[in-house]
Amino acid sequence: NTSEFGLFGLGVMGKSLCRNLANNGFKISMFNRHVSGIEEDVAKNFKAHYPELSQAAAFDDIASFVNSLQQPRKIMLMVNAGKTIDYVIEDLLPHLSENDILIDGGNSNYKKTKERFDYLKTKGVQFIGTGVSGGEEGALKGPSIMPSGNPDAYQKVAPFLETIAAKDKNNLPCCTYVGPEGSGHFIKMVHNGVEYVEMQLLAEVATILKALGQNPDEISNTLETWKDSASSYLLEITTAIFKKKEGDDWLVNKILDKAGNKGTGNWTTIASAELGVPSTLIASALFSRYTSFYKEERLELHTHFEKTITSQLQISTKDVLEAYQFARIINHYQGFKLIDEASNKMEWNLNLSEIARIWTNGCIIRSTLMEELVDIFKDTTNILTNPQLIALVNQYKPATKKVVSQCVLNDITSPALAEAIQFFNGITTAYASANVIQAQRDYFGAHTYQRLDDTSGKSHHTNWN
Ligand SMILES: O=C(O)[C@H](O)[C@@H](O)[C@H](O)[C@H](O)COP(=O)(O)O
Repeated sequence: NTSEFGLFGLGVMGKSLCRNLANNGFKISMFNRHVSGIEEDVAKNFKAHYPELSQAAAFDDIASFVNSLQQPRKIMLMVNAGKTIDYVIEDLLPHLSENDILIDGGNSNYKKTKERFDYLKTKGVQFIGTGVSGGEEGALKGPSIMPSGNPDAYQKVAPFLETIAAKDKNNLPCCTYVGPEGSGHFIKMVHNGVEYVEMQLLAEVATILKALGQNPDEISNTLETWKDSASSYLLEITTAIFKKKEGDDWLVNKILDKAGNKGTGNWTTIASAELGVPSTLIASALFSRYTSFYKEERLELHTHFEKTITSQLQISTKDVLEAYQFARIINHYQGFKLIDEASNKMEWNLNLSEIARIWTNGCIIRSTLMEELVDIFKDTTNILTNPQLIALVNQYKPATKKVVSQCVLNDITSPALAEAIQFFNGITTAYASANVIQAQRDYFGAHTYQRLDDTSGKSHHTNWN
């Protein structure tokens, strides 16, 4: 047993992580199940395909895979989230020893991670649930890694995870011990929620630029000019996407407008509702994907309800940039608010600045805004109290209102941009309309209300009839 680290599951991410580990000089063992006619000799063929894997050991038998590892064994599971993890854990358990460490690097639900952590503890096995972000390329060249669980167990796997992780601007690993239980998977889930919104905002921006008469090349050129003030990985790939041609036509024009999802945006919205946190942009982005799925119904309803022919949108591309920037700040405000609230409610004591730091490189939502948030979170947990961002939000707000109202007037769908200004108006309103809700609840259900002129906080009830 000479291997230092084991990688279980050679899908897209698993393969990239193996090559990354090997490129960093680690002696690894790789395992992929054997399914006749479907998955045969996957590990062996993969090993043969890449020179950097010449020292790696390849297995499709669990016992020999486990026995090839130095103890305490460190095994990273890169299999589909869900029941598969539990089956794999049950397959591995008979071969594991006290203090061996299993790392779940998939997009698992944070509640399940806590259950597995507690279950494996009864078996003397350490469980680390970790978010891994960056896709196929990120996993190969350096992902952002978000591990949680037992801090001592983390110390044993840190040399591997921190070495293969992306590096921030100070050359520190974009990998840190996030906190207890499923906190690593929780922040990865929220990362994906923020990702959904960033993607939705860019899709809405492209729709507006199209309504301004720009073809995909011109949209790409416009986005290209934004990289100085709004640089991000998603802006970069969207700029490239609008350039991509297939024959004379642009590929993006050939893609069916039905957005898929694998569940993390859904979980983030559920967690927000459960924790009482208004992640309205994440919910909006998720529901925009769901709405897109009603393609047939949209085609039919489109025939019943004509759209206003966009004549002259009274906005400039600079207005669109400012509205995009405004909404991005609100998106990050909501994402980190959810993490902060979860940390308080579940006593995880999460470090928002450190989380922003490991998201400055390797992950899908890496951006210059994220780099600024690293310092901003050193002083506050609420980015809308930061003078620099307050100034930017006030600067961008007029253009945002103009863009959103012009979209409404011209029947251009921009739910995330609209939700950004609606939420902002709500969270910055000192005296909101919720007093009416309280009166209605007390009227029909005697649910009581508190009074502005009674600072005791006592509940009051009125016989409204
Ligand atoms: O951080 C990442 O590397 C990505 O977020 C990754 O986790 C995956 O691509 C998403 O899960 C896609 O999510 P949807 O399929 O829900 O869009």
